[in-house]
Amino acid sequence: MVSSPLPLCAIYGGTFDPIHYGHLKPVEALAKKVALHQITIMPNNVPPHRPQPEANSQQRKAMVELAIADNPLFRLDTRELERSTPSYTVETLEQVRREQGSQQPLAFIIGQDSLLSLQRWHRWECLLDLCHLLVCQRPGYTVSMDTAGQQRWLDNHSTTSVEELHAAPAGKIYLAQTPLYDISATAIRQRLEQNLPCDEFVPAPVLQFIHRHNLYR
Ligand SMILES: Nc1ncnc2c1ncn2[C@@H]1O[C@H](COP(=O)(O)OP(=O)(O)OP(=O)(O)O)[C@@H](O)[C@H]1O
Ligand SMILES: O=C(O)c1ccc[n+]([C@@H]2O[C@H](COP(=O)([O-])O)[C@@H](O)[C@H]2O)c1
Repeated sequence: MVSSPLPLCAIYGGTFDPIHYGHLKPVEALAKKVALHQITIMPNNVPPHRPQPEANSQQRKAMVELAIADNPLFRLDTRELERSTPSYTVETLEQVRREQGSQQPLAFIIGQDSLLSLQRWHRWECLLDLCHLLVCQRPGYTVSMDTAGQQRWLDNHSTTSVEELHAAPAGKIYLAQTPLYDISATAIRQRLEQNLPCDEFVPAPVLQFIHRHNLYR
């Protein structure tokens, strides 16, 4: 049992075009593993390193709301959707820190694919001053970094201790053993375009929304 005066909360950023079980299931397992108090899902508006999403921001927000409606572990934060500038994570975390103060233990959740490209993020060196990184496994992505320098950075900041995540406000990287879901939003969009079923990949209310709004056709 982990007890700390301030609970460990996490932000889960993404494009969520659309949100799927590959987003939800691994982080539910992660929350149990590291005793997360709450996960804040934060859809971006202008993803920094990829084309604009197909669904607009209101539609992606609505799909997240439907996906998390029955699960109090999750809440939605729309601050990035309300910004028209690129959704740089470091700027979002700086804003959150201004609100929450410097002592609140705070984590940002990413998949393994995002960890591998993290050193191309805007002001990536500042991220661990602001948060811990919790990394979920993702099929097809290795757990080793591309270069020796990147691997050193990862090794220097890695922890396997849940207590350390709760004891410090930021600064650690935790590679979590989470269940593997071989799902991507890209594959789901392609399946929908081809009229293939997606029931096993997307929560039913989200799928109903997609069909009702004729998305990804
Ligand atoms: N199947 C999955 N397993 C683990 N992590 C995932 C999975 N799908 C997405 N993620 C993580 O969720 C976050 C948001 O991802 P994103 O919204 O871009 O989904 P995606 O399925 O990768 O989308 P796309 O196929 O459009 O690139 C990222 O950190 C990503 O690594
Ligand atoms: O800050 C950056 O430069 C940056 C670059 C790439 C991705 N991100 C964030 O990482 C999260 C996952 O991104 P994506 O593209 O996989 O949906 C999402 O919150 C993005 O805004 C952030």
